[in-house]
Amino acid sequence: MANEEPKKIIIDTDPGIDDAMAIFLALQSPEIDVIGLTTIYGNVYTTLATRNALHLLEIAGRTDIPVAEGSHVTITKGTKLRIADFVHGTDGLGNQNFPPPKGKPIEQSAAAFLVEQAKLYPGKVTVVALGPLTNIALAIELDPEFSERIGQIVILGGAFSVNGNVNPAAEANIFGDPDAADIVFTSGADILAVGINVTHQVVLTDADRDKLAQSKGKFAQYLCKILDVYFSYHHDAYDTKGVYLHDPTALLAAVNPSLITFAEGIVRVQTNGIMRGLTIFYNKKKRFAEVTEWSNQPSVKVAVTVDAPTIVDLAGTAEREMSREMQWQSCLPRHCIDVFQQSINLPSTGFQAHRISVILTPV
Ligand SMILES: O=c1[nH]cnc2c1ncn2[C@@H]1O[C@H](CO)[C@@H](O)[C@H]1O
Repeated sequence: MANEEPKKIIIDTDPGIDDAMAIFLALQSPEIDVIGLTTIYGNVYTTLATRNALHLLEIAGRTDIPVAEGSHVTITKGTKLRIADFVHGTDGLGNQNFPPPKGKPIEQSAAAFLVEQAKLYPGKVTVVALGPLTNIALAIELDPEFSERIGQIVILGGAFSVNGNVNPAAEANIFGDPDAADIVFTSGADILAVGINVTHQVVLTDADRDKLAQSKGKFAQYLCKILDVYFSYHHDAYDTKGVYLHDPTALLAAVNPSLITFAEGIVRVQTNGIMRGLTIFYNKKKRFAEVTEWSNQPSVKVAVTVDAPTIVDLAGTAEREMSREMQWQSCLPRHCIDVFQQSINLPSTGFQAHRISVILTPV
C-alpha cells in the first residue's frame, strides 16, 4: 500500500465528536489525501457543522483543505430537522465553546463541490458520508453522471437487521433524510454502507480513554476534552462501558476495506410512517414471483463484520501519536473471516470472535 497514490477523500460531515475523531484520523493517515470537507446537519445544524469543520482543520494545521457548506434542509426541503445535540453537546464538540475559526467556507455548495471533484478525478474520489445523505443526493440530482464518476461512497448509516439508535427502526443518519438515503442507495454508485450493526461492535472503552488521556499528543489532548459529553451520553443510553466509534469505523473501512467483511445486495429505505428511516437489505437469495420495490435496482455493499480491536487500536494510535504511520499490515484479510462460523480464533491479530457479528449477518 505504501507505494500507492494516496486515496482522494472528501468527508461529508456534521461535526460531531466522533466526526472530529474521524477527521483527525484521516488527516493523520498517509494513505489518504483529504481533498475537502463538505458539511451537513445532523449532530448540529449545518451552519455550526461548517464552523466546526473549519475549526477542526485549524486545530490540525490543515487550513489548506477547502470546506464547502452543504444543505440546510432535507432533499424534500424539510426544515424540521432532528439535531443530536444531546449526544455531542450544543456546540457539537463537547460543550467546549471553542473560539470561532478564522477561515471561511468556499463559495461553492457542497453538492457543486462534490460534482466538480468527481469530474476532475473520475473514478478516483471516495466520499465518506458521516451524516444524513442530502448533499450526496443533491450531487446525484445535479449531475446524472455523478454516480458513475465518483469512485466510492462509504456511508456511515443504516441499521441492518438490528434496532436503530433513534428508535427501534431507524439509525440517525438515515432517519435524518430517508428520501435522500433512498436516492443514494439506488443510484448505481459504488456504495459501501457501514451501519450500526457493525459500528456498535467498535467500542472505545473507559480504559482506552484513560490511555488517550495520558498521551501528550495534540489530538489526544484535544479529544479527551471533547469526549466527556460523548461518554456521559453512552453511559446513560447504553449498558456498554465505552463509546461507539461510528465515524472512525466508516473512515477506516474506506481506507482499508480488509478491516470489514461485507455482503452485496439491494437496499431500500422506508421514507414515511412509523418505520421512517428503516433500511431493508435484499440479499437476492430468493427470486420473488412479483415485481418488488427491490427489483432491478443496483446492488450495494453492506458491512457485516468488523475487526473491532484493530480499529480501536488504529484510532487510538493515530490520535495519540501525531506522526506515527498507521499499521495496516495488522489488518485482517477479508477471506479469513467466516461469518457463519460461531467461534473464530485468529491469534495473530488477537481477533475475538465474540466481537464480530454472527447473528446479524444479512448474508
Ligand atoms: O443516539 C443517537 N442519536 C442520534 N445520533 C446519534 C446517536 N448516537 C450516535 N449518533 C450519531 O449518529 C451517527 C450514528 O448513528 C454518528 O455519527 C453519531 O455521532
